[in-house]
Amino acid sequence: MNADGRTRLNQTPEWTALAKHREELGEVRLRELFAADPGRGTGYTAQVGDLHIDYSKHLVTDETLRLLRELAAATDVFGLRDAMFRGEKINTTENRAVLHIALRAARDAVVEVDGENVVPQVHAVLDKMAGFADRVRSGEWTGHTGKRIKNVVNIGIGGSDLGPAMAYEVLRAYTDRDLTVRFVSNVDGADLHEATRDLDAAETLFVIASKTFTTIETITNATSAREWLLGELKAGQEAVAQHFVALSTNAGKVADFGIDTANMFEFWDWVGGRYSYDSAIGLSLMIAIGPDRFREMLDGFRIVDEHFRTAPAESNVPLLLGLLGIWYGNFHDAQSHAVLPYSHYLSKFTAYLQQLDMESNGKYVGRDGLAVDWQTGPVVWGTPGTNGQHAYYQLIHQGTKLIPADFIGFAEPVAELSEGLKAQHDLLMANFFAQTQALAFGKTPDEVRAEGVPEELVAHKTFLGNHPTTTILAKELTPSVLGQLVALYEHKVFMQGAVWNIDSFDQWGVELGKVLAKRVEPALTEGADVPGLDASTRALVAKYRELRGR
Ligand SMILES: O=P(O)(O)OC[C@H]1O[C@H](O)[C@H](O)[C@@H](O)[C@@H]1O
Repeated sequence: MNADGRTRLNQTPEWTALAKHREELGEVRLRELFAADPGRGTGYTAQVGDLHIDYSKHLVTDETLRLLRELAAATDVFGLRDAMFRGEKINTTENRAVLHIALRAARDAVVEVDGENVVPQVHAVLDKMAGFADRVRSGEWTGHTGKRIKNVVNIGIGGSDLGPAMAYEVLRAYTDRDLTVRFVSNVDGADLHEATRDLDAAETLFVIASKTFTTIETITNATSAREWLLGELKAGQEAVAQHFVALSTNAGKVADFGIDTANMFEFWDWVGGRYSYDSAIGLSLMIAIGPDRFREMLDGFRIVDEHFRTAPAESNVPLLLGLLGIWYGNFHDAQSHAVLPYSHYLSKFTAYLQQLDMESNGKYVGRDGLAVDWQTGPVVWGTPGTNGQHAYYQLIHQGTKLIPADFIGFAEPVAELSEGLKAQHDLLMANFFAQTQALAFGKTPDEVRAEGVPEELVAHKTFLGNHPTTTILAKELTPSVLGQLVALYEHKVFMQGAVWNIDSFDQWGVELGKVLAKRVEPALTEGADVPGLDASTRALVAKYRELRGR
């Protein structure tokens, strides 16, 4: 029994039925599933917004999907979803509502927290961001010396970096190419150094992004950026206002730093860091792509929000993708999940999803405070697929691990490519389709022999296949499609956390390292005797000091 009185997840009849079904299916072969059902290639598909989803290459039958949906019903996934949309405080360990869906709500929508409609605040900030972005883009907003802003440097980390940095890459073809936009996150001084070394400070705007405005990496980099700027401009504190803006929930800390709170763009404690790039945290992105494109992106998010909120279980795509992950993680012992985009512009997409998924669902304690007895979130990994093919796909094809993967691709290359480069798109996508085919169906020993391969190499050249993949295909990579993709994964992560009975919206696991770093620092700088250092760390600190000649 859970502490909240519910039956333990892995003792529910729905879980037991799935475990039994898994046993009965045994080593079900995709070749057999396709042979038995000629309609599978078109039948096991779904559509949400512009996203065509093919889940035919999964180790599932209609019965598997039915049983998985029963698990979702038994764990009341839709009940928790509705509580989220109603603004209830479902982030129980922090006693907060979870309302990233309000960030993209229509202007006339009503989403209440503690009886107050938050949508007008959301749109007030969006309008303020749009006004500011337009002034920077038009050259009306100038630096301290009167020069036009040509460079935007976003300083933030985690959710205050990964989202806007990812989306900037994704939407590069929609950006103002006369602006240089960079993202600094690492407290390694090399990051800020490389981002600023060729910039004219007089033309540079720093966007300091931090929900709490206490994150040590961000505040350290922001302080160094301020020193650099004032040094370069040979100016005093009065130069800060034209070159620094803040994105935060913490007005007090922003003012303490010396940024005019008139130049602060606000968001709220009901927005989690990893769910925040469609809030004020997206300001650098908005400056790069313009307010209209940013709003198109929000429209895309909203399409999938509405789908998740209203579609029945049978056709609810985030629910389906989440259930497939549960099928492999909990009933096939898969440890990881690969996300493999066939788009250069999505090069940072998987890194973004790592925080979204792993910081949300990397938990072993349930919402009821008890340790779970079942696997929770997977290791999420991957890079653009074409490059991966020449690196780690060997292990996916012929290794000993089951790695379910999402393949994301687009029918059209981006419009601004030359005709010659556009012609390469079919080759890119031929790889995309070929890989999921090879992963699913492999190559039998007889097929290998038929190619005249010598007997001693037949085993080596045999592909067992049966590697499950989801294909996500859209016409083109637009701001709206990006919003749709991100919302799809947000809600997938949500539904999995709901089934596993964990709080997907806190992140206590990152705290210990932060506290220890603060304690260790004086040992490095001053050789202070830090009590409680273990023998290994103490010896490493001594070695570090020796290497630094201290
Ligand atoms: O935006 P900030 O308050 O600076 O937080 C930045 C990041 O740091 C924290 O350590 C959390 O793990 C992340 O969830 C968060 O996105």
